[in-house]
Amino acid sequence: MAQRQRQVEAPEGASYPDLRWFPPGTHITVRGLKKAFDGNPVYVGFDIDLPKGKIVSVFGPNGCGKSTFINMVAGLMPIDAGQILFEGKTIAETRIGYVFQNYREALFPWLRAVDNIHYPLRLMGVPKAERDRRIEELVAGFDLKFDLNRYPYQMSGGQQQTVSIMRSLVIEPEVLFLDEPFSALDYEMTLIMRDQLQKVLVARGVTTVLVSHDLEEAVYLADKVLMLTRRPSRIADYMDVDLPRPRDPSTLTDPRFIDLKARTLEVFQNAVRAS
Ligand SMILES: Nc1ncnc2c1ncn2[C@@H]1O[C@H](COP(=O)(O)OP(=O)(O)OP(=O)(O)O)[C@@H](O)[C@H]1O
Repeated sequence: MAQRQRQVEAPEGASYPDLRWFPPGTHITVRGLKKAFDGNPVYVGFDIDLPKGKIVSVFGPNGCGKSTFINMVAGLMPIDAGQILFEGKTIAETRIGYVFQNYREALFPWLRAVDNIHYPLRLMGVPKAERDRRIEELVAGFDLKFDLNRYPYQMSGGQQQTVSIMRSLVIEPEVLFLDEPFSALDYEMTLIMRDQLQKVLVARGVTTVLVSHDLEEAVYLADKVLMLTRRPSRIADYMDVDLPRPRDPSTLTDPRFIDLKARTLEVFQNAVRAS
């Protein structure tokens, strides 16, 4: 059943907005978010709760502000007004990972894949034995069919993006942001990567915010799909995807999946027409 964002009520005695209190099961609380570029508003007081340990896909018309949204939540872009907290903590107190769309520029070309993955742990001062343990664990979670001793230029796009994802996960992020991570890959590779990503994220229970241009992908991966309107962006719908996991290629022909996709498409078309 499609579920609209509910109004959050602060407990008795709490001043609103009091984001030190957050609804049970919520990880990220966004209140009164405002952002404009050169006087053109993208967000004009946006509120949303993102659930803990779940995957939320962000979907909407071109230029509606999907990347702006995750960049602001990830702390990569300043906000004009509002508040974003992670179980009451600030972004600075939260361990996050970010996977960029453009994998070609994301990895250090002079480092082998394995050293790219070691890199953030080195920065954090994690001892070598612990770094090796974490990478081993990560490798076990991914079904790797390539050698991590290669340099990025020796790897396919899908392999490079897998390494980027591994590098973002090796720090054991509380929240992972992905901005159209598969859009530069061919369809076959996208299908493989989706399943890899789903497997690892579900096993690790990482709160994930994923921007996708692809409706099928948005629904396939998500526990919830956040549908945005045209600018200034509002919530067109915030839909639960209650399909069992793990999802696999047979999910794509499951009538419930097809129905959810159709409903999402309808919301999208209404959002586009309404503006
Ligand atoms: N740094 C910036 N300076 C000026 N305008 C910007 C900037 N970043 C984004 N915008 C504008 O804000 C709007 C939202 O951009 P954003 O990239 O967040 O949208 P999107 O939904 O991710 O787009 P797309 O579907 O094309 O990926 C667009 O009109 C864009 O041109």
